[in-house]
Amino acid sequence: MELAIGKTGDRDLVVDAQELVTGRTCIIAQSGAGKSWSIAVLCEQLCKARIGFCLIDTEGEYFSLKDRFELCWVGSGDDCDVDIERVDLAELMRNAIKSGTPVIYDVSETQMQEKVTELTTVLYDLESELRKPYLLIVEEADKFIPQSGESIKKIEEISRRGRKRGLGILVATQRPSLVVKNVLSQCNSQIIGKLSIENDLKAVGVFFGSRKEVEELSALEPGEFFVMGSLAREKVKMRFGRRETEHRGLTPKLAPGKPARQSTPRTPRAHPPPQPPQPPAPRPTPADEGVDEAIVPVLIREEAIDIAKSRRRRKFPFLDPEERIVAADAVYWPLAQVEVKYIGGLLRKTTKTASFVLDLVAGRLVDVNRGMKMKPGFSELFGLDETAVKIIARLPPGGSTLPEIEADTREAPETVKRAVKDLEKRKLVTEVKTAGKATVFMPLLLHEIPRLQSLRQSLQVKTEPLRGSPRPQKIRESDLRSLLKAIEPTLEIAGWRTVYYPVYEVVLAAEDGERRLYLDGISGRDLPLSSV
Ligand SMILES: Nc1ncnc2c1ncn2[C@@H]1O[C@H](COP(=O)(O)OP(=O)(O)OP(=O)(O)O)[C@@H](O)[C@H]1O
Repeated sequence: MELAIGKTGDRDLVVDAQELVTGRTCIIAQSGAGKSWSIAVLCEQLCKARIGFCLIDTEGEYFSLKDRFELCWVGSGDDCDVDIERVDLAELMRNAIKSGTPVIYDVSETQMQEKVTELTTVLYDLESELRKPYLLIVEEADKFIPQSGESIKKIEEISRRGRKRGLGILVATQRPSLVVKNVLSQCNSQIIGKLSIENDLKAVGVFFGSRKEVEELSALEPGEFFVMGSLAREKVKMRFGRRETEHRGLTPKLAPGKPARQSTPRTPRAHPPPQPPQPPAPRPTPADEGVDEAIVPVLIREEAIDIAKSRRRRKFPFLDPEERIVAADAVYWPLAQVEVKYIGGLLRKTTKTASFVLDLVAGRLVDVNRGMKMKPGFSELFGLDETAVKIIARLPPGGSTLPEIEADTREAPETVKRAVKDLEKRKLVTEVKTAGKATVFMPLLLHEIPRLQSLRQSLQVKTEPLRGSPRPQKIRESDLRSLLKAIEPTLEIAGWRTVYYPVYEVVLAAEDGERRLYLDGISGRDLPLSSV
């Protein structure tokens, strides 16, 4: 039996169902590269072929399969078919294996390790007796079989001995370098998508013929994978097909202001009554629950230290000793997703909106997309009084005289004089004499002040409750409001949400002193931050 899972070029790509269900497969790709999508496509195909599987769902994102297919959802809450805390797991799994019923084992709201240990033990024991083809799918395998830390030994055993019992395994991870080596090396089929972190590229190197092939991985698009091993006759680049059920693993988009509390985040029904299409219901975010939100890091501390090692310097090449790493700590950088409203338009005045992400330490604009990038934005203007901001925001490149500034800002001469002095002190304007002996004040801003209509940035990231220590926030909503009101008097802040970004602060020491390196906790790149 064959399962159509996607396309390679314009040909359908089919895989052998027997090989998938009783074999050992890994799906590896970084966050956002399409793992959950591809697992869902595989599950849909298995459901259609009436082949049994049990999917360990760590995020509660697969229940939408129930909208189309007959399966059993074991989890927490009223919407589930079976309560994970009360289920007789051996009995349920025996029936599921015998009847080939798919099971979603949703551990997102439970003690995951304990529940997964119990499931894998039950499955292995049952299959030692029943020997009927059944597939175990382990999402986020790095959580359950980590390279360092407590690994669930039954999963390792299934990867070694499951096949003979009819019990196949499919493990998915975004961090292959963090998964126990022997499970990945047991996999006779690999489905590998976009990867960018060096350690992860190294970890999958064994599946490829050359470094050049491995490097192709970083150029893949979401949904594109290489399929290799027993599932495909030869290595093929493919794209997973359309999903038949809704994808609930979408990154929740930040809405203006505090999002409405969701009383029941999940509303699956086997036969939904006719109703207009609804946007997928996001799980409540930490912000809904009144907890500080942090973006989930990709790098672990040891990897940050490895990167920092490669950045060590010597004063004189070959003569001096290299710098030493004396500390490496995760610090969380405060950011805010800001939504603003203002009245704008050249001919007809209408309400306009803008959105951006602000660094709450230095006031820079931030672009978060598989790493954090910073632009100066409004940073030079924080700390100025309202008149000074008004002046600098309106000052033309050729400069203005004091009476011109007074007319532009409609401020009293004394107030303008004081503000201009402050701007001179901060080296944001300079005084020049023109031929007519008039004094002209010229702007010295290093960067243009961003125009509101050009700001369309939002955070699309996975968050978790903040666990580490955050950098103190220096910029408050009120600071930003008065700054922006000086630029655009009709402006109101319509939404503000604080989210913490993971950064590693590494202290490097040499004989002549210390320096700090800030490494992006997602991309591993250097960040232009300081120890303020
Ligand atoms: N085959 C595909 N066809 C169309 N869109 C896709 C495909 N695969 C992925 N996508 C798009 O990419 C987004 C991210 O995919 P997905 O949620 O599966 O990533 P992921 O690797 O599971 O990420 P994470 O590990 O962070 O959960 C999806 O919301 C979808 O928009």
